[in-house]
Amino acid sequence: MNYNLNFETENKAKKRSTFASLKSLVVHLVEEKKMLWTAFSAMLITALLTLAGPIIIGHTIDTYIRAKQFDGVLLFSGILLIMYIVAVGAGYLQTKLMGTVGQHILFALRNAVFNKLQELPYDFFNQNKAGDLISRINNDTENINQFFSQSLMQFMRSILIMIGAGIFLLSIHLPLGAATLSPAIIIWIFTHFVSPWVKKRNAESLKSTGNLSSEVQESLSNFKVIVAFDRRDYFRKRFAEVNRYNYSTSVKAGVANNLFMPVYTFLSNMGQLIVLAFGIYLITQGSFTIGLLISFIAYVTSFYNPLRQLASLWANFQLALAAWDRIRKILTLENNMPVVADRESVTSSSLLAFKDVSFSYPNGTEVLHRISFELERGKTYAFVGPTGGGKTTTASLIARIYDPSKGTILLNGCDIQSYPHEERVKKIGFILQEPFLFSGTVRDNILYGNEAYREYSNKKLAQVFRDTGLEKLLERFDRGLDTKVDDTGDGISLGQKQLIAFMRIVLRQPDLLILDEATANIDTITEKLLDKILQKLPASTTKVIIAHRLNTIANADEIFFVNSGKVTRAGSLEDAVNMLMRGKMAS
Ligand SMILES: Nc1ncnc2c1ncn2[C@@H]1O[C@H](COP(=O)(O)OP(=O)(O)OP(=O)(O)O)[C@@H](O)[C@H]1O
Repeated sequence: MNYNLNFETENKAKKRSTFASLKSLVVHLVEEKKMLWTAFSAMLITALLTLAGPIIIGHTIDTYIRAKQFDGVLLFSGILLIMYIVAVGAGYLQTKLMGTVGQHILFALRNAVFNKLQELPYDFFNQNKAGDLISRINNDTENINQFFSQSLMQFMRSILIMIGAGIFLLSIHLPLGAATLSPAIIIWIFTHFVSPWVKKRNAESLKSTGNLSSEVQESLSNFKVIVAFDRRDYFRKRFAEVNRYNYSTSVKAGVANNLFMPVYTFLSNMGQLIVLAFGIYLITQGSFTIGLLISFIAYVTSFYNPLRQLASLWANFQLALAAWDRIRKILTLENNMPVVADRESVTSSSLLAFKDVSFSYPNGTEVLHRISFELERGKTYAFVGPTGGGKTTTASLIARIYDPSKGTILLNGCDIQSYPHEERVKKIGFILQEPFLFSGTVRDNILYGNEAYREYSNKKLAQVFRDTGLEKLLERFDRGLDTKVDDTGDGISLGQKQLIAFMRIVLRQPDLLILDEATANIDTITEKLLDKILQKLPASTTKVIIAHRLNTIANADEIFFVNSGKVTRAGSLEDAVNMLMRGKMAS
C-alpha cells in the first residue's frame, strides 16, 4: 500500500475543493459547539452594533442637528457611547473564547494525529520522513489554531457586516446602492478564480517547510557519520538548497496571499468614488439628504473595509485549509494490516508455519519466493545465509511487521492475521538488529510494554532477575536498573543497548523468541551468559536465532539456509557452513 503522504500532491491526483476541505474540518468542531455559539453570539452583537451606528448618526443629523435640537443630539450621542462600550465587551468575550477554542483544537488535532501515527504500520514510517511528520504535527496544527483563534470570527463578522451594510445601502437608495456595490462583483469573480491558485502556493510552501524539517532531522540524527566522513560541506549545500526552495515557495505563497489586498483596496476606493459623485448629484437634484449621504458613506466604509480585511483573512483561511489537507491525509489513512475476523481454534503440532509465502517490499521487487517451513514448540532454530538473502525479512514476517504478498503464516494453526495485536505481541518477541531505546532509565527500557512487572519495586524485580539469570547482565551497567539512558543511546555502548533489548524480551517470556543479530556487539563471555539465560526459559519456548557468527548457532536444533529469497533446510552446522561458502563463492 502506498503510504507516501506527499504522493497525491506530486501526482496532482485528487484535488479537494475548498468546501470539501472545510466540511471535513467542521466535523472536528463538535466538541467546541458551546463555546463557538457563545463567541458567535458575541460577534453578532458587535456586528449589529457596528451596523446600527451610521443610521443613528444619519438620523441625528437630519432630525436634530438641522433643527438645532441639541437635547436630541446629546441623547443619541449617549446611546452611541453605550453601544460602543457594549461592542468592546462583546469583542473581548469573543476574542477570549476563540483563543480557547483555537487551543482546544490544536490540542485535539495534535493528539488525534499522534494517536493515528501509533496505529499505522511500520511501512508508513518507511515511506515518510520523520521531519515531515513533525512539521505536520507542530506547524500545520498551529496554522489551524491561528485561523480559529485570530481569523474565524473576524471572518464571519466581516461577512455579516458586509451583508448588513449591503442591505442598508440598497434599502436607503436602490440605484445608488447598486452602483456602489458593483465593484464587489468584480472582487467576487477575482477571488473565485484566484483562490485555488493561492491554496496551491500555500500547499507548496507547507510541503517545503516539511522537507526543510526532514533535512534538519536527517543531518542532526546522522551528525556523527557526517563529521567522521567530513561531509559537512555536502550537507551544508544540501541544506542550503532545501532552504532556498523553502524560501522561494514561501515568497511565492506570500505574494499570492498579498495579491488580494491591493485589488480589494482599489475596488473599494472605486465604491467610495461612485457614492460621492452619484450622491452629490442626487443631492443637487433634491432627491437625497446630507444626513443620508453621511450614513451612506459610513455604510460604504462598513461594506468595503471588511472586504479589505477579508483579503488577509481569506489568505489565512487558505493557509489553514492547506494545513488541514496535510493533517487530514494522516487522519484518513487506514492500516492495511487489520486483524481478520473468525479465528477457528485448530490444534497444530507446529507453533508457526509458513505456507507458500512470497513477499515484496512496497515499490520493490519480490524478495521472498514461495517459502514454506515449520517451527516446532520448544526448539531452537538458526537462520543463516549471505547478506541481503532475506533473513531479516523472514523474521519481520514472523513478527507480523509486514504481511505476506502471497501465502499464509500460521501461528498455533491459525492465520497470524487473526490474532489481536496485543495477543500476538505477547506470543512473539523480537529483538531488532538495532535496538531502539527511550529516554529514561535502564529499568524503564527493560519494562517497556511489560504489564506484569511494571509496578514491581526494584527489590522485587531483583528477585525476578535472579530467577531468570538476568542479574549478571545488570552488572554491565554502572548504576544497575537506575542507569540513565537517553533516546539517542549516546551514553551507553551498542552492546549495552543489545543487553537491554535482550532483558526486555526475556522478561516477557514469549512463546516464540526471534533474535536478529541480537548479540553481534556482545563479547563472547557475555554471549555465553546470554545462552545460559536462554536455556532457563520455559522448555516450550521456540527460539529463532539469526546470526552471522556461526558459534552463536552451535546449539540450534535445526538450521535454515536463507539465500536469494529462498529458505531451505541446511541439515548440520557443517552443511550450513558449506552452503554459506558456496553462496559466497557464487556471489
Ligand atoms: N525496507 C526495505 N525496502 C525495500 N527493500 C528492502 C527493505 N529491507 C530490505 N530490503 C531488501 O530485501 C532483501 C532482503 O533483505 P534482508 O534485510 O531480509 O536480508 P538479510 O538476509 O537479513 O541481510 P543481513 O544479513 O545483511 O541482515 C535485500 O535485497 C534488501 O535490499
